Amino acid sequence: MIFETLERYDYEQVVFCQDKASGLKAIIAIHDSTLGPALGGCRMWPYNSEEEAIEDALRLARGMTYKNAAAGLNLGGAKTVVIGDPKKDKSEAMFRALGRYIQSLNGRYITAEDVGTSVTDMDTIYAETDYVVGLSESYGSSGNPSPMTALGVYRAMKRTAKEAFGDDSLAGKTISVQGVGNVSYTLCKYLHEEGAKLIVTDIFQESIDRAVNDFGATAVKPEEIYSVEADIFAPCALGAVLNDDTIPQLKVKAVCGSSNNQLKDMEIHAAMLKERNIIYAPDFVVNSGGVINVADELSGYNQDRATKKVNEIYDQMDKVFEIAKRDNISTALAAERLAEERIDQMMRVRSTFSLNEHSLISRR
Ligand SMILES: NC(=O)C1=CN([C@@H]2O[C@H](COP(=O)(O)OP(=O)(O)OC[C@H]3O[C@@H](n4cnc5c(N)ncnc54)[C@H](O)[C@@H]3O)[C@@H](O)[C@H]2O)C=CC1
Ligand SMILES: O=C(O)CCC(=O)C(=O)O
Repeated sequence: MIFETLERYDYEQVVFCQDKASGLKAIIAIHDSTLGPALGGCRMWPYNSEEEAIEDALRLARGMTYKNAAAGLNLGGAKTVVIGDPKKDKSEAMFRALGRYIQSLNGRYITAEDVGTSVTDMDTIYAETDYVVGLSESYGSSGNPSPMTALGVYRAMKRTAKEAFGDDSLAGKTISVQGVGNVSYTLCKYLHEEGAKLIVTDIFQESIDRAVNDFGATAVKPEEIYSVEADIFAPCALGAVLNDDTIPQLKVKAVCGSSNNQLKDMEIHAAMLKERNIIYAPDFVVNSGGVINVADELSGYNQDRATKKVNEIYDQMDKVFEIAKRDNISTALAAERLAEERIDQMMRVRSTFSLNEHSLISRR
């Protein structure tokens, strides 16, 4: 069964890593390395079954191919999942063992943090491999990616506002924000500074209170966020929040937020939004600031250069809207097409023989 899936979606390699001493059980899925070494975070999660873990690794790895390609990075797509509870199963030995497996791939895969892992875990992995980014700032690295992800979401939102309202100013606009966590607290700060009005929700009262106190936000209950009247809805908490139940409730002109996999079913729910004339800013373009930032470490991290690239998410959004109009398709499909067209073009460029492949990893 597994080869059937790998063939259907064109996966290159799946590595199962097992280390009895440390309890490591991990899957590294490399989807596509046409553009360069495959980069994607390492997720740790208490999966209910091995099948669920494999499925998640494959789905997330493919998503990284699209995210990295659409972001203009010379990187392929991959992801690692570690089976276990990040609150109680982590150990130095486990991440060192994983680091050795990553090193054995000799640069085909570069890891980074993701849900359930931290900058500290990346530092531990670094003891065994060069192929890890998102280390502590003390290593001259980029540290926590969330502020850059927030900047990217803000830039994408401005471009989305231009599409929806003819002007990219967010001053006076009302933005409804689902989840006030690492990414969206900084996003709310940018929006507040520009003069936007905020309606927020979270499952933790302290997070809501912080946004109310710091940005004068209006708070609503979690289930109310879909039906509030606003200009733009920013999902910044969970996946699959754009679905049969929520889309009919929306009273907004556009959706633009940081969450991964916002559309429950990519084609069906992108089409539903289009039908309702709600502009959807594709999640993997919008939230690529984090990966753009960590990937910059591969050239020796430079914050100004990384910030410039994250600001360019505005221009990547330009291309998405252009392709959507050119091909009369949803913006979600247009973002995939943007990624596919770039991979295709680079494949042609690389058909020319070159004796010494330029190395992407120059920092060490
Ligand atoms: N941190 C990063 O650099 C990146 C994050 N993302 C995605 O952006 C989203 C947010 O990420 P972070 O801010 O890092 O996570 P976070 O965990 O710091 O923030 C999420 C917030 O959503 C709240 N929340 C959870 N369930 C909720 C619900 N049902 N209703 C309302 N609020 C709820 C949580 O209490 C939390 O405050 C995630 O989907 C993540 O995968 C994507 C790319 C990069
Ligand atoms: O942002 C990171 O730290 C890693 C990139 C990644 O895995 C993602 O964007 O989902």
